[in-house]
Amino acid sequence: MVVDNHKETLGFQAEVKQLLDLMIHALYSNKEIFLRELVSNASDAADKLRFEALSDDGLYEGDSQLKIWVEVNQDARTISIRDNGIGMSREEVIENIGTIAKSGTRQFFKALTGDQAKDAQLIGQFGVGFYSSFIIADKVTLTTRRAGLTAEHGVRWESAGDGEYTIETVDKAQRGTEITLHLRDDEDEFLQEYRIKSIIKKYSDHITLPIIMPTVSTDENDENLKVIKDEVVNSATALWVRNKADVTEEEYNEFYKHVAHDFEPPLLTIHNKVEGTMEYNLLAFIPGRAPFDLWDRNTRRGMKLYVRRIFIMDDSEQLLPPYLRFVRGVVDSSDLPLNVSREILQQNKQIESIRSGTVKKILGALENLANNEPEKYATFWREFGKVLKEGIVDDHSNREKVAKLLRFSTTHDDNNQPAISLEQYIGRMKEGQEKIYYITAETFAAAKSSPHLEIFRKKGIEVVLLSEPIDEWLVMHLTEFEGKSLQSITKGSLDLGQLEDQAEKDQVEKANTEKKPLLERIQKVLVGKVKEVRTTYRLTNSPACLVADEQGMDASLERLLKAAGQSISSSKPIIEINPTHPLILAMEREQDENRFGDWALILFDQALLSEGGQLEDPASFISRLNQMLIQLSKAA
Ligand SMILES: Nc1ncnc2c1ncn2[C@@H]1O[C@H](COP(=O)(O)OP(=O)(O)OP(=O)(O)O)[C@@H](O)[C@H]1O
Repeated sequence: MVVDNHKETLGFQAEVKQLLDLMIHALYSNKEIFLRELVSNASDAADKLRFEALSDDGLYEGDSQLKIWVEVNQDARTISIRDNGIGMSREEVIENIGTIAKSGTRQFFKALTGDQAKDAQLIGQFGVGFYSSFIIADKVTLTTRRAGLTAEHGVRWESAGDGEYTIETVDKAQRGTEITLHLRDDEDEFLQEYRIKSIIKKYSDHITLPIIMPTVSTDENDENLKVIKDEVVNSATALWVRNKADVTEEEYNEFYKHVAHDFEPPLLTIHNKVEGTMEYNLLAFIPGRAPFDLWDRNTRRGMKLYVRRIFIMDDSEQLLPPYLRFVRGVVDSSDLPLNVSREILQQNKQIESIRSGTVKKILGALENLANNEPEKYATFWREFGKVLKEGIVDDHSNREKVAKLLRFSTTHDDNNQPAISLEQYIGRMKEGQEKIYYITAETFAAAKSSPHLEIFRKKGIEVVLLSEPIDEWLVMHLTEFEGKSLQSITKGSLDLGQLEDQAEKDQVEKANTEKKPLLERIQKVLVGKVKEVRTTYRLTNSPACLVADEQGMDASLERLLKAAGQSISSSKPIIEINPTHPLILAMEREQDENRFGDWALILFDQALLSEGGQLEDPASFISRLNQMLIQLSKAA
């Protein structure tokens, strides 16, 4: 008997209240999903119990037949969803039901627009879970007991969804959770058993536990006698072991929504039965949208691991590398032992082979998608492209495969939406072109307008425009593709290989000799700022640009590392000048060395600005420039 039931009234976390209000309105047109959400939670609770029971059999309390029961009570106008899964302790109820402890909560609330249709989609993506009960219920009672605790440690939680809830300790003989929804006045449709059954069939048929509803029928011998029989409403077979041809798209979609906690159907479904040295079933999905916490490498919810249809664990890190963390689904192995633990998995040869097979299947499926459904692939790339790029850095053995999947912006169409593959780039290479040229910058605009591109544009040579932070790492690891090396156009002297025009080259040689005095004058002013001053033919419109030396680091990488707090010694750039530019010609004529000094400093600062760099002393740059403008206007 419970002596002190310790009943208390607590307030919802502010976000919960806000989410509840929004959800009830936004999801009203799709209210039947409450059942899917509650059944899904019950199934997860059973999975959790199975996992914990692997190391502590006693948690089953002699009852390892895990089930879900759904009951309708016409008189009381309630629906109850009951499971004999893991249950919750008092602390867990407070933590899980009264608060939102999800990563991405802040971004979610920021993303809300007030537009009902748009917000409904966002709410769905964020996950409504348990709270969806309040769409149709004006009071919800949750009674639960955690497996392993004694009967007097049951907990009853109750709320009208109005900002507060009560919680008290009660006796509960059966472990697990029961949720009772007290229906709102106009929700009688959910008191019809056939309606509830059809909702379960529609959304939860794939749940591997039996979902049971007590059904009233007449006794075979006495037609006046009513008997209540338990009926299993769902097919309760594991979808992933079924034959591909027998599974409908709706079934896949509903299963996906369950494993991924998503509202929208997946972008791509990958279903394979792998036979050979290792036997396993793989059912993987690529979501249609990036989750809010995609960037958080720690909150992964990727693949579930099953062994012979028994759930073993969630977020199995060993099954997928981090760069595929957006993939959701199930791997069911026939060979792993049932008592496999996270520790065992860490150095298990079999799991390594499953992992490499799974990665290959996913990359292969993405390649097919890219070839056969480019529009869908564009959506994939928009949502997950940045994460996939990590694969170039992380996954040496699949680098070539991942490289094929990359999409870039290039000077071919100057489009900010990356859509060009390296294969396409190579297919368009100019005769005699040996390298894949690229430029990295902090923003797309800076990359697109860089003076370094001038000669390439003039000659019609395509250049890949890279402007995401990960790109700096990408090009460090992806040094070649299909035998063509990748070459930064902001590093070293311009080397166009066979595309070079000998006459142009000779001109530069000549200019370097002819302009020697000018170069020396500039060098004198810029001493300490640049490593070298030389002429170039890579510029057509700009007077000067900065380049890193051959062994040096691209300026944009240097800035990125500094921003990340790394202490790296700055390498001095080389300034290259365009000997035919009117500004350079005017400088050459300048007799006043002070004024010449100002010209040279402005030239340097301009070149730095045009590649997205920051001036050390912007005020001096402006004052020099203004000085110059005043003189020019006086002269005019
Ligand atoms: N039947 C249940 N048995 C045990 N724990 C449960 C049950 N239902 C909910 N919970 C706990 O409450 C938490 C919150 O549930 P809720 O449905 O709000 O979100 P979720 O399932 O974590 O995610 P989502 O919102 O994406 O469905 C769950 O993570 C789980 O820990």
